[in-house]
Formats: sequence, structure tokens, C-alpha cells
Amino acid sequence: MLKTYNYNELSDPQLKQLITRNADSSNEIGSVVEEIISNVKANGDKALFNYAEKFDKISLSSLFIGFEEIQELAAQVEEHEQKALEKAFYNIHKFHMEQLKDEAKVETTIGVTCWRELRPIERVGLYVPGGSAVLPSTFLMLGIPAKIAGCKEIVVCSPPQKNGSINSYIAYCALLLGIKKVYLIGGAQAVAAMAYGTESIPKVDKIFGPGNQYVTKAKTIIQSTTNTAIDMPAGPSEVLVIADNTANTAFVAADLLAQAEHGADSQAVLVSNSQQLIDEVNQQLQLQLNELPRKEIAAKAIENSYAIITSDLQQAMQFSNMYAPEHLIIETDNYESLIPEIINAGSVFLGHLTPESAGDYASGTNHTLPTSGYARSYSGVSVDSFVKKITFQHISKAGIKNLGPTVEILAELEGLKAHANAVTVRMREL
Ligand SMILES: NC(=O)c1ccc[n+]([C@@H]2O[C@H](COP(=O)([O-])OP(=O)(O)OC[C@H]3O[C@@H](n4cnc5c(N)ncnc54)[C@H](O)[C@@H]3O)[C@@H](O)[C@H]2O)c1
Ligand SMILES: N[C@H](CO)Cc1c[nH]c[nH+]1
Ligand SMILES: [Zn+2]
Repeated sequence: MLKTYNYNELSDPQLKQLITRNADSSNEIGSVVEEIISNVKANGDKALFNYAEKFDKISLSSLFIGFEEIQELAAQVEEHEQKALEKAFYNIHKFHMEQLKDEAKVETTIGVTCWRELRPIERVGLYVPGGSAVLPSTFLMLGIPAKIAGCKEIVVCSPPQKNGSINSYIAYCALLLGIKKVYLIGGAQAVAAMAYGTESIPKVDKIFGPGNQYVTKAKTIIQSTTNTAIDMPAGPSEVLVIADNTANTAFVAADLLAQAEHGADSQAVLVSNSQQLIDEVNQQLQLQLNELPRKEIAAKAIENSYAIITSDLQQAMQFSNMYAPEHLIIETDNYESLIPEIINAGSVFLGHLTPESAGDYASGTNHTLPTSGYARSYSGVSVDSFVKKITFQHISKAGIKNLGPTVEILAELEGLKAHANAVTVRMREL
């Protein structure tokens, strides 16, 4: 059962508390992760073998699997599963190809031309989660934009499975993506290995991918302590559903549970202007929860979740913007009028027939998205995440005559004479 709060009765501190998730205020996760990072930095591969034993309960003979093993594993995937992975690949590829657009050159003033060109980030690291569930779909969500961008070196890490290898679906995705090696490393240690490099793992320029709180904390630490960048904090999954009395309560409950089953630390929030809808969704949650193989996990996440009753849908949207959900689902007949009011959300799902899980797997949009309120300032992964946009300019004779005096005045007013001179010496030669 979702605890219900009345939006109009909440104080500011209560609201603040409700929208805070996975804060790690006592630094429990942070201190574990800091130790893992310094151990990997100091001891390289040796630390990685030890962490595989400690956290993944596996004694590895090698830290990676190569192309032959990938091919053997991929051959175990059944035909209907291959087709589903290929369909997802195709749709994700089609959607992401649109993101590779050249920008026009701009003549900002006579004789002065400015433009931007894309260059791929050369060495990227992809983290594919594999703790409580192995997520081949995440491999596609990261690998496809990396390939479209043209990244030269793509390092892939995923936790080793019980067989001491990867699962066959990850192997099949590797073949689809043309990736010939997968490192068997999970958690914060994978992030540290890709940030610092070890005897076996190449150092990369940027690390991508979602993960649990250890992975996400490691990414935020290495972002501020090394020259390796990250895509965004993409931690435990979350969803916020806005629904009114036009919604199908079984659909709403199914959508809440779809994210709840990711992990006990996931959150599913329902916001509605109808108490009757909230009551009926609660009944549906109980019915559907019992049918789920991962019911213990999902039930814990639901305990950690809640419903909010608002006066109207505008107020529901106000709460959603404060919460800044990774996924926002709007299950109302009149969803179109709410679109302009959306300010903060990672990815939005509109209408009664648009389950969030379509976006998780196969509609085409990327499922690697900011969590814990980071949708206020970050976008989800896209081709843009894998490129740099470098600015260029060229100034002609007419251009330096035209713009030179402006630059000289601005340099003088900042007291930077050498800046002015770089223009003056050229103007003298004209
Ligand atoms: N935001 C997104 O875009 C997005 C997308 C997909 C998945 N997710 C989230 O990714 C997460 C995946 O988590 P997961 O745990 O299944 O897999 P994971 O691969 O992120 O983490 C597994 C690793 O965590 C490490 N670990 C486990 N317990 C530890 C401990 N006590 N101390 C230190 N390290 C420990 C181990 O090394 C293990 O290999 C879920 O929370 C899911 O909701 C988010
Ligand atoms: N919902 C996750 C993003 O938070 C992505 C995912 C992968 N597989 C299933 N779901
Ligand atoms: Zn999901």
C-alpha cells in the first residue's frame, strides 16, 4: 500500500524530505566506495580479482572474455530472442541517428564566420549493470550511441555471472554492436578501473551507464577527482505517474511495479487529483504484486514509495517538477495540455497505452537517465553525450577591419593591452 500525503497539507521541510532519495547522508556508501577506488588505484588488477571474490562470489581466471567466447555464448540465444534484441537495436539506432546533425556555418558579422564541428570522445567506458538483474538492454542503450558517434575505443565492464563469464544476451548484444571484448568487473571497482586504468583495463576519457548506489557514487567521486568525465548520476530506477479518473488503475499499478522490481531502493510515486483512483491503484498493487517473481524486492520498493493527492492536475505537475523524476508517465485523456508544463523529467510517457517499459527496451529512446532529482540539470544519454562540439572561426580581411576596433575597445576596457595588440598588429598590415 502506498502511503498517501495531501499536497496542500505538506510543509516545506516535509516536501523536501519526500523529494529526496538515496541521499547517503551518513556517507555509508561513500566511505565504502572511497576505499574501493583507492585500492584499485594502488593495486590494479589484483584488487579487481579480490573484489570479484568478495562481492560477486567468483574466483576469476581472467578479467575479460574475448571474441571467441562471445561468439560461443551468443550462439545460445534463441531465435525469437535474437529477433527481439535486433528489433530493439533497430529502433534505438533509428532514433539516435537523428541526433547526428551538422550545424550551419554562421557569418556573425561581415567577414567573420563561426561554426561547430563534432568530434567523438576517443576512449569511452560503458558500465552494463548485472547485480540483481543482468541488463543487455542497457548495453544497447550505451553501445548504439557510442558507435554512431564514432568513438574509437569502447571499453565494456559488467559484473561476472555465476558461470564466471557474461550471460548469452550480453554476448549477443556485443556481436550486434561489433564489440569484441567484455571485462568481467562490476560495481565501484569497474568505475575506478576505467578512470585510472589497470594492467588489463584501459583508462577512458568518459564513463557511461547506470548502476546501483555503489556504481553511482563511484562515478560522482571520480568525476570530481580525476580527469575522466561521466554521463550523469544514473542510480536506482524511479517513476512518477500522474493519473486522473480517466486512467486504467491496472495499467497504473503495473507501471509503478515495473520500476519497483528493479531494486528495494527504487521508488514509484503516484500523483493524482482523485482519492478513488489512489485507492483502486492500491488494490491493484496488492493483486499484481503477488504474481511477480521478484515480489519481495518490489514490495520493499513500494514501502519506500508513496502517493500524493492534489487539488488538480496542474498541482500534480508542480509536484512532479519538484521531484524531477527519471521517468514521468501521464495517464490522463488530456495529457497534451500538460506537456508545456513539464520542466524537469528524464523521459516522458504519454497516454494510457504508453508503458514506461516500452522505453526501457525497444521504442527507441534511451533508458539511461538521471535519477535522484538530477533531471533538474542533466539529460539522458544520447549521441551528444559521446561527442565534443568544437567551435571554429575564420576572419577575413574585411572581417578584421569590421570587428577589430570592437575587440580593441573591449580589451582596453578590461585593461588587457596584449589582447588589443593581437588585433592592432594585424590591422596595421592591412
Ligand atoms: N537510471 C538508469 O538509467 C538506470 C538504468 C538501468 C538500471 N538502473 C539501476 O541500476 C541498478 C543496477 O543495480 P544492480 O545492483 O542490479 O547491479 P550493478 O551492476 O549496478 O551492481 C552490482 C555490483 O555492485 C557491487 N556491490 C554489491 N554489493 C556491494 C557492497 N555491499 N559493497 C560494495 N559493492 C557492492 C558488486 O561489485 C556488484 O558487482 C538498479 O538500481 C537499477 O534500478 C538505472
Ligand atoms: N528502467 C531502467 C532505467 O531506470 C532501465 C531498464 C533496463 N531493463 C529494464 N529496465
Ligand atoms: Zn526498467
